Parts: sequence; structure tokens; C-alpha cells
Amino acid sequence: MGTILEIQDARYRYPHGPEALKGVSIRIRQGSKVALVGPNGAGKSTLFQLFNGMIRPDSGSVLFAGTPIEYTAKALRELRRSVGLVFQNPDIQIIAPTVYQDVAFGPVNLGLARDAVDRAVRSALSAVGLAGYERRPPHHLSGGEKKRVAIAGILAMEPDVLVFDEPTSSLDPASSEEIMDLLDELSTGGRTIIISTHDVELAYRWADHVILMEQGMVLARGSPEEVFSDHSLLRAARLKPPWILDLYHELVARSIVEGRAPPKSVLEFTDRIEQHVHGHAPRRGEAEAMGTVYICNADTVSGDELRLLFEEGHVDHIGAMGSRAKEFANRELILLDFTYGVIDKCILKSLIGENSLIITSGGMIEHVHRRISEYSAESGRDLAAVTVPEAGALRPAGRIADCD
Ligand SMILES: Nc1ncnc2c1ncn2[C@@H]1O[C@H](COP(=O)(O)OP(=O)(O)OP(=O)(O)O)[C@@H](O)[C@H]1O
Repeated sequence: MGTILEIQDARYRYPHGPEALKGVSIRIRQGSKVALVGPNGAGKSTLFQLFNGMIRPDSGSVLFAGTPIEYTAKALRELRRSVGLVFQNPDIQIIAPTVYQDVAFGPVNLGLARDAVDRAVRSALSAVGLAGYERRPPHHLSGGEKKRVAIAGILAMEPDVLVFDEPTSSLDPASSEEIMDLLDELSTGGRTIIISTHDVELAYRWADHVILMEQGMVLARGSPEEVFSDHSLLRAARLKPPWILDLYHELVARSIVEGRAPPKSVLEFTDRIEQHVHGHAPRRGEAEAMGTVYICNADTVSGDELRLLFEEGHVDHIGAMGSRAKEFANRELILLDFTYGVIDKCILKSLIGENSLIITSGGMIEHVHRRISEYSAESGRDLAAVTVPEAGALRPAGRIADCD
């Protein structure tokens, strides 16, 4: 994939303020998930404002799709169709008297017809879990709800690049996970997603590229494993390593796990420990008593079909990925066990012989199958992923083999 956004040696000083960017150069690949981390005042929000031309560097350049940004009103309007920026503080972004009008602001300004505006607003509100809030005044909403309104306002314009300044700040843990799931969904759909965050755990497991900033400069960039393994850099940036890496380095130091590439997730970590305990990776056919991951399409399955599945005792855990799936579960009063990191959590359950159901939709169905077959190939285990409802797809309940 090519470079979608590029900053070349940008410097920026606020009027009567500090030099917030001191020669920053970065490249963002199209379709990537990038986390910008760094302490307070590092320059993250300032850098974000360069991305959609809200501020202009004193020197250096900003390129979108290989072309330097022009700072005319027309060119900036075009740019902001492609690069949507969600501010850290939603109060800056929310301007209209009702949620509907606020989210409609962008599409109306793009000149969309009334029907198209309506579709864009409803789909964006449903994506952030705010369907039904259309008539509410945004200023009477909670901080987290306002944040979702601000995100919906950007989603409604369907930009290629979405830039989120601290997307999970002021959200409770469940809402944070839902927003991260939404970002994953957008990324699976091909968008480029850039976030800033102080949450190293989130950045480590979510991002495929991390940029570490401090005092208006880029200190490091690379994979999350590379950037977060450098303790002295993290100390310089007043950040702590993610707990999973901390634990991994301790276990390597005591020769409890092998010091190969650090694990990204609980699933990878437990596999590594298991390999160490057994002295080898599990061989195909050895892994008895594995559970099945059932996958269903929220757009075509009915609540009754799923209830039958539950009544027959096929499913021990239920997860939903993506906004349409969560809406479906909500509508059908299906209680969800997993709403984020769903695939890994279901694989972990399979490994202890329990069955899970993943409710999802669209391109995510293919994504789930791919991830599970990749895991099967990498781990040497025959993990079953079955789309339901499908004739003969369900195996009898209580089928787990006896173990010696
Ligand atoms: N509007 C402004 N006027 C003057 N100085 C500003 C302004 N906005 C930010 N700054 C200064 O620019 C520097 C970089 O700030 P910025 O908000 O980009 O950092 P940040 O990494 O986003 O921080 P945080 O994590 O706290 O949000 C800081 O020294 C800050 O005080």
C-alpha cells in the first residue's frame, strides 16, 4: 500500500506560544492503523491539525496522496472530505442544536441530497450506538455521548482517513472497547485510522504502526513490539510499557519463555507458554477436545434461529463484532460475553473445548474466517470455524471428547 499522508520536516510555533513541532517527518501508509503516543504537550494534537490543514506549518510540507496540500478554501474543503479529524474535546466540534443536525452538518455542506444526508446520519449514529438520539440537544448529553456524536459527525462524511485525538478519553471501559471495535470495523473496510492516545495497552494491541513523540519531535517509530520494547525511550517519554510486554521480558529473563518476537495478545502469550511447557508447538491432530467457533451474519440470521442454537446447547459464549451485529444483538435481547477482541477470545475458548458464536456482518465474516484459518495454520491446530445457519453445520451438544 502507498503513502496516503506525509509530513516532511514540519515546524510549527503557536502565535505567542511555544514551538510545538520541531521538525517532524512521518509517513502514513494507506489502510494502516497508526497510534501516536507521547506525554502531555508532546505535540500530538498539533500534528493532527496539520493533517487536515487546520494549521499550516511555518516550514516543511504536508502531502496528501503524494501532493502537497494547498491552503485555499476550496482545496481545504476537498481535503477535509478525505481526512476527518475528531477532536479530543467534543465540545469544540459540536455546534448544532440537535444530534441529528449536528451529524448532518458535514453531509449538508458537501451538498448531498436530503435522502443521502438522512442515510448518512442514520448510519453514522447507528455505528456509534446513538440511534434514537436524533432529537436530543448535544449539550445535554454525557461526555462520552458527546464524543460519539463528534465521531458520528465525521463518519457521516465517509472520509478515507480518520484521525482521532484520544478517541477513548472520557469513555467508560465498555464504551472504549466499542469505539475501538468501530475503528477496527472501519479499518477492515479499508480506511486509514490514526489515533493519539496515552493508553499504551490499547496502542500495543490495536496499532500496526506506532509513532512516539516527545517535545515536538518524533523519538521513535515502528511496530508496537519494537517501540514499546525500548524501555529507555519509554522512560524519556514518561510512558510505561504495556503489561504484557513487561511480563514477557521478565519470563524471558528467567528462561520461562523463549525470547523470540514478543506476543501481541493474551492468545499469543498463552500459546508461547504452552509451547514452553510441552517442549514443542501442538501438532496437528494432538489437540483433542477443541471447541467450534460458529459465525453468523447479523444481516441474514433471525433471532429465532439463534435462540434454537442456544437452546440446543451448542454455544457457551457469544461475541459481536461491528455496529450492525451489536445492534442486532441489542434488538434480539442477546446478552454478549465479548464485544472487543472477539476473535482471539473465541479462539481461547475453543482451545479449552468451549464453543462460541460470533455475530458479525459484511466483510467482517470473511475476516473472521481468515483470522481463524491463519491461527490454525500458525499453531498447527485444526480449529473449526463454521458459518451458521447452514444445513448440518451444528454438531450435537455435549460432543466434547473425554480426556484422559
Ligand atoms: N492554542 C495554543 N496556543 C498556544 N500554545 C498551544 C496551543 N495548543 C497547544 N499549545 C502548546 O503546544 C505544545 C503541544 O501541545 P499539543 O496539544 O499538541 O500536545 P499533545 O501531545 O496533544 O498533549 P496532550 O496529550 O496533553 O493532549 C504544548 O506545549 C502546548 O502548551
